[in-house]
Amino acid sequence: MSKASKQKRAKVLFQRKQKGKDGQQTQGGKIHSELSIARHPKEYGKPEEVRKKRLQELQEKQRLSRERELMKRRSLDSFQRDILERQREFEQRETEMQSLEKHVNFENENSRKAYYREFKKVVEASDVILEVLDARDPLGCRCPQVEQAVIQSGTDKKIVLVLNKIDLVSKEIVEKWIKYLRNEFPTVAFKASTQQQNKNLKRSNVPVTQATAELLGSSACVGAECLMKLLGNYCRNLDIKTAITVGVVGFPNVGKSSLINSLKRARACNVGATPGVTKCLQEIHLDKHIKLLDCPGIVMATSTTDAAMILRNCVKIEQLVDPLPPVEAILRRCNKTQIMEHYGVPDFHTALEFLALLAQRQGKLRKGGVPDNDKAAKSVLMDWTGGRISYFTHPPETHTLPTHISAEIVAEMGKAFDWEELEKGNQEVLAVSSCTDVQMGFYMATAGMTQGGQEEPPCDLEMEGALDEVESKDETESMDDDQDPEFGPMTVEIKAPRAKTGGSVDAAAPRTLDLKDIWNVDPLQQGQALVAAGKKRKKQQKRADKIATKLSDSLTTAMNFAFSDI
Ligand SMILES: Nc1nc2c(ncn2[C@@H]2O[C@H](COP(=O)(O)OP(=O)(O)OP(=O)(O)O)[C@@H](O)[C@H]2O)c(=O)[nH]1
Repeated sequence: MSKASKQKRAKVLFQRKQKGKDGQQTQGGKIHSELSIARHPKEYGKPEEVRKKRLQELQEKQRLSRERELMKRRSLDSFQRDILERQREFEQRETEMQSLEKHVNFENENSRKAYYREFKKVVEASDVILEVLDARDPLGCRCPQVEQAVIQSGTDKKIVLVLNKIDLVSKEIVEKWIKYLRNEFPTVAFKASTQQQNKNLKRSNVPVTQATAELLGSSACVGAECLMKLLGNYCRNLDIKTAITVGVVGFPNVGKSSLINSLKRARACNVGATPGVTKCLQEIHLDKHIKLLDCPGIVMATSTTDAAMILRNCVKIEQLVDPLPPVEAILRRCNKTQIMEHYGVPDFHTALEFLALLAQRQGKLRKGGVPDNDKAAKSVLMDWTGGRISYFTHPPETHTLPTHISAEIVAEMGKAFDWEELEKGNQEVLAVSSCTDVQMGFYMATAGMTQGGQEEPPCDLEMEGALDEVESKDETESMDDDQDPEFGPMTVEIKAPRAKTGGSVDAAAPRTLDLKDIWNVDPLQQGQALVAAGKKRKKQQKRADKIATKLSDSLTTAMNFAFSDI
């Protein structure tokens, strides 16, 4: 080996040695540093944070540059792809919504079955069944299946029809309906209390002949005396010593719970303007002789059209999939001029056109300013179910017994009741309801006269439907009257706007008198009126005080501000 190569080899060996030392040092250093990290994490936390931050910055930069690149490459094609993507997303959401609606229907079906089970329990447990009917459409909310179930369970059980909400129709119509319905079962005219408080619900004890219009148009219950007498007579006639059970059944929202509360004079059951408030059987002890059973509203009429069911307030408006058909049904029955005036819309030819105009007027618009017809339709339906569009049906001219009732059953059912007393009671109640109508002045068109005495054309279904003109003008757009044939002749009126009731939407709230008007009130009612007027004055005073405080506060702030500027 030459000297040069020896030197070279020694150099390489030396370098290797050095490297090995370095490696050991590094290794040792690493171990040491890892240990240090484990021992003092805070000491080494900072550089990690810096690294993390840098990494984030880098990622952000990359994202931005990617986006920039994408924007550069963006063309018509990508736009189109974008649109298609969004459309696909929209369709997916639509199908999800549809399945949700199906789910809602399924739930409805389930709750309907559950309600039916509750109803069966009520029928089994009751001696007397009060079938509550809405006076505006008694046949529409009558349930033959209910009556059949009661009849089949033995003639020991009696049915009494309660014509509730008589304050919402004229005396003549109530009279006609009572005359019609008593051919089948004893019928009681009733107006449930619509007060909101929990206790001391008003029940008019003042003889009807002495009651003022203010009292009669109030939220107090009328007809409870007559109903109580009827039940009392039933106990007496059958010589019942123990308590009787009275089941209260009927369509949703006809006022079953309100009736029970009125009899109990307390808010024993929940009441609401939407269907399905009562969900299960509820027992209320009226006194030691009478036990009442509240039952969820039952709808068994599967043959009725959706529109008819919606207009009878059996379906929750918020859950409606297609609110157009019931609105068409309303428009067919309404006076077009009244509708135009009430909603402040110009002339229209179809229900869709009306809804588009209404949506525009109410500012119910979708993206791009497209009128939201669905929302507008639902607002009209809320007016209907909330009683702002009032309606009533007319009883058939002649009476024929329904197939499920025979003359023997009618005779048997009526035996236990005192018909004369019932007749007298109904007459008293009707005297009240006639005054209510005069005070409300709503059914001018039915009577054919305005309040001012001017002749007005009758507002009947066949004569003045808002869409009648449409039908004659445009056959393709015409709406078939047979769509909801279950509604008999019906009169529809738009109510004049009035002060908020604060209670039920249906209720006719009395105007609170001013203190100076107390002298004009019947002496019997002066005490009550005085209390109400006092309350009203206090409220006004409070409001005035509030406004004054607000004004002085804002003035002080303004002045402070002005002075600080000087
Ligand atoms: N104007 C008026 N409104 C009434 C009368 N009776 C009940 N109402 C109103 O009608 C609506 C429904 O009353 P509810 O007592 O909840 O009816 P329901 O039959 O128990 O309803 P469900 O629990 O859904 O079956 C409420 O807004 C009541 O204030 C009445 O005689 N006149």
